[in-house]
Amino acid sequence: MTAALTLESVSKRYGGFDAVRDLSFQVPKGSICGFLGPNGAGKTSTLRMILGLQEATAGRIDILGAPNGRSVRDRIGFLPEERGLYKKMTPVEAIAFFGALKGLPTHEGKKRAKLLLEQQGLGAAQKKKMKELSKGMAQKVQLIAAVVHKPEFVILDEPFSGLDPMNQQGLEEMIRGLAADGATVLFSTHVMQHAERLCDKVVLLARGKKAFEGSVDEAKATSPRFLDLNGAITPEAAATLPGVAGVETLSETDGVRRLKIALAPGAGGQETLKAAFLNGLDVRGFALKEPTLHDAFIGLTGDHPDQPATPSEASQ
Ligand SMILES: Nc1ncnc2c1ncn2[C@@H]1O[C@H](COP(=O)(O)OP(=O)(O)OP(=O)(O)O)[C@@H](O)[C@H]1O
Repeated sequence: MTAALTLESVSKRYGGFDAVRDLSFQVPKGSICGFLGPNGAGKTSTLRMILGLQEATAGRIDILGAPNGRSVRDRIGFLPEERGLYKKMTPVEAIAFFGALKGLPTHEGKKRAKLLLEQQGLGAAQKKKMKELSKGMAQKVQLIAAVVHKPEFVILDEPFSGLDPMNQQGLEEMIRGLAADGATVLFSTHVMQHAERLCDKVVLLARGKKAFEGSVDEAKATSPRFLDLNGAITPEAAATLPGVAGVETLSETDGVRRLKIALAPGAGGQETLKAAFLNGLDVRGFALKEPTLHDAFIGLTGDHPDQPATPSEASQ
């Protein structure tokens, strides 16, 4: 594996507050890597250190062979969390302007902008001003502006935030397209579903510390499978079955319960079900559920990805 990005024991301290602590991970060349964590976990701080927009307090970074993104800025595309393109420009002008900042001749920038806008279904928006575009359209234009110079490495900070499901899907396709063209993509998000669909690799961050690095499947494998069981069964009876790690009652009506049964690591659920039937338990329905990346995140970090950690918790 050739790494396009390596972090070794990187930390960021703001005054007395440790926002990023001893963080190490690698992003393989040509992969799509998700950098996941709730708001306040330290994602933006890390991305800004990688880009060279702020200094690391400690540690080593290697991006495309450089100690930060500054000296290789023309080979990197960046979509910041705070967005906004010049409101009076047309999308073509805005995209070409950003391309020119990365060394792309303006006439070539405009040519590529028109092509990319057409490809993204924004052909009709070409003549409008940026301020006249919907948020979803403007965000797509901003992503195009970040990649018009065909960067080798693309860094996107919360690219899905504020987009409706339709535009989120379009953005996922754009990200897949960038990787298919050979770029390495690192994007931050607190929404696990995007990462689950897109990523070759994920890095989970909680309160400034890495909680996991690996593939989506490897992350999910750290979490138990669930058995969704329906019937006139008490949680106590369910807890005595083999392979059961925990039981939660989801609902109860007239003694008929829906139980969420967490299986022990390595348990497949078949043993549990077999024993339930052999013991004569009143099973009326069941479903085996694989853990999601969201389940894995909670299991690995104790944090909820949709809820920000408070700074006091984060500094512990
Ligand atoms: N310049 C700064 N000075 C002091 N504290 C900061 C500064 N920048 C960030 N922080 C704090 O560092 C922590 C991590 O922030 P960061 O923005 O890196 O997290 P994040 O995971 O990107 O979250 P978000 O998506 O909300 O930006 C937060 O508690 C934040 O308040």
